[in-house]
Amino acid sequence: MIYTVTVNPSIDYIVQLPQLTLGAVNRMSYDTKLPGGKGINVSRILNQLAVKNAAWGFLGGFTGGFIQQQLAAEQMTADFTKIDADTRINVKIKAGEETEINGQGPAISAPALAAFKDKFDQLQAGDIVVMSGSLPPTLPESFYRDLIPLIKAHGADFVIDTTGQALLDTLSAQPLVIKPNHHELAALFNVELTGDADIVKYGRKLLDLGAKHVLVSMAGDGAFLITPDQVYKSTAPKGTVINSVGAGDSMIAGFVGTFSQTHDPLQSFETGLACGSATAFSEDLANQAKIAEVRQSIHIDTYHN
Ligand SMILES: Nc1ncnc2c1ncn2[C@@H]1O[C@H](COP(=O)(O)OP(=O)(O)O)[C@@H](O)[C@H]1O
Ligand SMILES: O=P(O)(O)OC[C@H]1O[C@](O)(COP(=O)(O)O)[C@@H](O)[C@@H]1O
Repeated sequence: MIYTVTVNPSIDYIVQLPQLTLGAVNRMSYDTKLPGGKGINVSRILNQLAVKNAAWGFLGGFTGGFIQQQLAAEQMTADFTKIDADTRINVKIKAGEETEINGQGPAISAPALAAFKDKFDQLQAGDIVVMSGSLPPTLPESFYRDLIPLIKAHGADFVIDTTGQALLDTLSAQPLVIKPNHHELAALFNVELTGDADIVKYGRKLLDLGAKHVLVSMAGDGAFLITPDQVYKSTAPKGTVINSVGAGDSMIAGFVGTFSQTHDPLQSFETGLACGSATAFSEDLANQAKIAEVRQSIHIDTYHN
């Protein structure tokens, strides 16, 4: 069973306008509201792949109610801990370029936190817990790291999708996979990445620090999969990009979903690539049909250096 953890979910409010003029009244040409937050996105894609999963985290207020309804409409298994404050709204502006304005997130009370942590008692050996996204301001930076013993105590694995020191702090506990994008990889080591050889060099450093598999995503330029035995590279298939919000989460979902069934990193990479690009080519996250269509044009090479 896969559990996703979204401690800071969001309504993603996607707005489109021909151009954005700061300091003026702008009129939207299109807008839509989607349930968001990285773990929720992972769960929604796992559902499309028919991989059994449950979504955990915190939801509150009218915004939390909206997300709950949307997930129920998709027949998702969700077991969120209720909080008093409103779940945040993240604004995604599409005006030629994509601009994102993400909220900080609501306060999490001590009783809500305790109720959330109790859920980890039900984990079993072989389960995978995917912890993704930013932390709301009342949670400590060590929050994810502190959950790891609760996961390991049951013989379960974990995947982490966060950035900076919070990510580095979890590596010695051997996450099943991590997926920095190339900008995040550069920031982790405070370097500039000047080509494929650099990406592979710093990706391998993350393996040395403990990650079992490292995906480095590069948006429209594709991705690397770095394992102790092999390095693979894929360019992204061509298509019309409609909304790339959630492409990274989709890639993680594809990788973890297939890995949980096959333990085969290469097949898992292929599904991850298909899910990531299929989402970029969709208005909302990708559906099963789009993922299957995009999978036909995925091509993976072994990388040698
Ligand atoms: N413009 C795009 N065209 C095709 N595929 C894309 C595009 N953007 C993202 N993808 C796919 O989704 C993956 C994850 O996207 P990326 O933007 O790198 O992640 P993140 O959202 O975490 O920064 C990419 O590695 C690629 O396979
Ligand atoms: O928790 P954070 O870092 O603010 O990110 C939340 C945002 O990330 C998303 O999950 C999308 O993430 P990706 O584009 O990286 O896949 C949105 O749904 C959400 O608004």
